[in-house]
Amino acid sequence: MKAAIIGAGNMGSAIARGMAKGSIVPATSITVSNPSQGKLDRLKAAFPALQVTRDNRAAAKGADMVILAVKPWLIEPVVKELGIEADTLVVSVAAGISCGQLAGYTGNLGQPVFRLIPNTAISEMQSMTLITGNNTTDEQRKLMLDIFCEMGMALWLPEEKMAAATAMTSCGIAYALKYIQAAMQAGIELGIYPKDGMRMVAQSLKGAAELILNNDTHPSIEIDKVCTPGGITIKGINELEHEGFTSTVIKAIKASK
Ligand SMILES: NC(=O)C1=CN([C@@H]2O[C@H](COP(=O)(O)OP(=O)(O)OC[C@H]3O[C@@H](n4cnc5c(N)ncnc54)[C@H](OP(=O)(O)O)[C@@H]3O)[C@@H](O)[C@H]2O)C=CC1
Ligand SMILES: O=C(O)[C@@H]1CCC=N1
Repeated sequence: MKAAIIGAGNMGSAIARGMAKGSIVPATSITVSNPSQGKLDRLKAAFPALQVTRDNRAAAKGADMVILAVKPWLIEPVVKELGIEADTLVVSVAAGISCGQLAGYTGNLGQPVFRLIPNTAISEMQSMTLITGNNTTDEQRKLMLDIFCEMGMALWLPEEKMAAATAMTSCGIAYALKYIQAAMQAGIELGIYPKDGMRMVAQSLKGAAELILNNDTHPSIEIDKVCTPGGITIKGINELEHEGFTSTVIKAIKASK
């Protein structure tokens, strides 16, 4: 299995690093292409077995799988430039580009295409990756899930659910970070040094996620366990509700869809 990754930005380089660490595609079989050399040099320094080039066509030549990690408006010209073969798996991480559009850009509506949405925690092998596709076989779908399960959690979704799920996961990681930033600001006012506060809040968020992921539970049950009647947590929870926290999160996710 040979893979080409076109674009070595946030997503492309994180996927390259994750795949190189993984067990399914050997690093020597991955070629990464990017216009500016600096990002390629950094990748090569971290993973010397990766192949790098500034020539997209050279990267894609002979690849079984081409992963497109450029901005959405560059997907069409980049795909057209590549001259992709009919049996190559075309994988796009571009938000908002449909499987139909992707196949259309290759000039072959029967092209096997995957549309994939990771989040930035893919660099830590902790992504929530959403996957959908068209014209793909069971074997190809399993391959894609196996590759991305090594970089966190991966879930197959019907295409019509992709936009909503993207808002919750890929945009959602930024909302979670926004909470960390806000809590740090409160901590600073209360005399906690920013770096200490950042670790405290990040670990608390990680703990909340572990509680949910490792147990058959629900946020309401876990919140109940924290809120002592007449205690201090419920005062903060009620303040969040008075200020419209739940409503604001709902609006934010709907705005990002
Ligand atoms: N950031 C995120 O959290 C997520 C992003 N996505 C999707 O991932 C895609 C990439 O986003 P992101 O990684 O954040 O963006 P970046 O800007 O970080 O990366 C894009 C990369 O593409 C390179 N590039 C530009 N033109 C070309 C070209 N013609 N051929 C090859 N490479 C090219 C850029 O090169 P250089 O700048 O070096 O010249 C850059 O390294 C987008 O489509 C986005 O929707 C999906 C999920 C999450
Ligand atoms: O903001 C964006 O458009 C990209 C896609 C999902 C996350 N970041």
